[in-house]
This record gives sequence, C-alpha cells and structure tokens, in this order.
Amino acid sequence: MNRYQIPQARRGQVIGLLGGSFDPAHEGHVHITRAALKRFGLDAVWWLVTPANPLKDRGPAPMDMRLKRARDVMDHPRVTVTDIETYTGTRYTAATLDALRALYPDVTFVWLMGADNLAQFHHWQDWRGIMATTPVGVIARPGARGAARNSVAAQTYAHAKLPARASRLLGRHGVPSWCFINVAMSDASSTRIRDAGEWPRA
Ligand SMILES: Nc1ncnc2c1ncn2[C@@H]1O[C@H](COP(=O)(O)OP(=O)(O)OP(=O)(O)O)[C@@H](O)[C@H]1O
Ligand SMILES: O=C(O)c1ccc[n+]([C@@H]2O[C@H](COP(=O)([O-])O)[C@@H](O)[C@H]2O)c1
Repeated sequence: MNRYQIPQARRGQVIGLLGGSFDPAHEGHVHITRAALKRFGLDAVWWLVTPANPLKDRGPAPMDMRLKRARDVMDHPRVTVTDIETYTGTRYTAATLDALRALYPDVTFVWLMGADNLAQFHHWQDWRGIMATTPVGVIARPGARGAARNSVAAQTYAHAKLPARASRLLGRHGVPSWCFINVAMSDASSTRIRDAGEWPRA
C-alpha cells in the first residue's frame, strides 16, 4: 500500500479537497466528486482520507482498508486518494489547510463537503478561520438541504454566498466565499453500508 502519498500539483491549479472518514467510500462520494470537478471548475480533487474525524467517538476501520476501498471505487484521472493528513499530522481541518498551503504555496484549495456537513460546520475548530482562508463548495445531500440552509454557517456567511450559476468561479473569487450546488442526489452513505454488515465496524 502506498502510504503517505504526496500528490503532485502544478502552479496555479485549483484543487478541491474532499475530506472524509470514507468508512467505507461509496457511490455518493464518487458522484459528488464528479459534480464538484465540473460545477466548481476544479483542475483536480484530492480525497483526504482522515485518520479520524475529531467529532466522532467511534474510530473508523484501519487506514489501509479505507484507502484501498477508496481507490477501488474512485477511478478518475483527475482524482487522487491520499492519506496526507497522516503525513502532516493534522486532525483538524483548519490545521490541515494551513499545512497544505505551506506545502503547495502556488495552489488554490477549495474545501468540499456534503450539505450535512455544512449544518455541523460551526462546531468545527476555527471554522471562521477556514471561511476566511478557503473557498467552500457545498453539494446537495438527501435530507440535508433545510438544515444546511438554516445552519449557523450559512446564515453567518450569507453575504459571501456565490449564486449557483457562478459556481465555476468559486476558486478564483477570493475569500470568504462559498457556493451551494444542487445536483441529482445520491442517498448512498457509509452508515447504511456498515448497518448492512457489508463493512466492518471498528
Ligand atoms: N451521498 C452523498 N451526497 C452528498 N454528500 C455526501 C454523500 N456521501 C458523503 N458525502 C459527503 O462526503 C464527505 C465525506 O463523507 P463520509 O466519508 O463521512 O461519508 P458518509 O456517508 O457521510 O459517512 P457516515 O454515514 O459514516 O457519516 C462529507 O462531506 C459528506 O457530507
Ligand atoms: O476540523 C474539525 O473540527 C472537523 C470536525 C469534523 C469533521 N472534520 C472533517 O470533515 C471531514 C468529513 O468528516 P466525516 O467523518 O464526516 O467524513 C473530514 O475531513 C474531517 O476531518 C473536521
């Protein structure tokens, strides 16, 4: 297994980061990644397979297993699956973003998340710092639209919301900025796969 894979990037690229437990990766992740590449005008997307979500009590399956599954389901020339957060030693997204900007000073990073995560976003460490430094692309998820729209983050940064028709400008627009895109939704979830006994619980 290729551990500590450090992805390549070229000067001036706009790269989307989809952080997740990927416990396991599934069709929903693939679907939003393809949508994000297109709708946010990204040059590439990196899947950041996190060592552990700081807000979850339960530890995920071993990293090697999650990386392998992620690489099996996501096969696209512009998508890289990486455990770079293990390499940077960062657990919180704000710290990960700082570390990545130091490693890739000529790249613009866009943070990607499903609508369910926007509803929780104000509980993340230094979430205002993330908004101040990083454009955020939010992708619709079944059952999460209302909670996302009414979330503390959406309300606080209403002034910084790009209309969906301008989504391709997200990475070049300056900060703070965020954009919500409605896409044909997938109801796939890791919880459902674990509940069906198709993936081990750690
Ligand atoms: N079906 C989906 N539609 C939209 N966004 C999704 C979907 N599945 C996952 N995401 C987003 O992908 C990112 C990583 O998700 P994660 O790995 O936690 O998968 P999950 O299915 O949400 O897992 P779990 O059920 O264990 O919470 C998050 O930003 C999440 O919102
Ligand atoms: O930085 C935080 O406080 C924080 C809190 C919760 C989740 N995150 C990140 O959000 C991403 C999605 O996590 P998850 O477990 O919902 O897939 C993943 O990259 C986590 O590290 C980050």
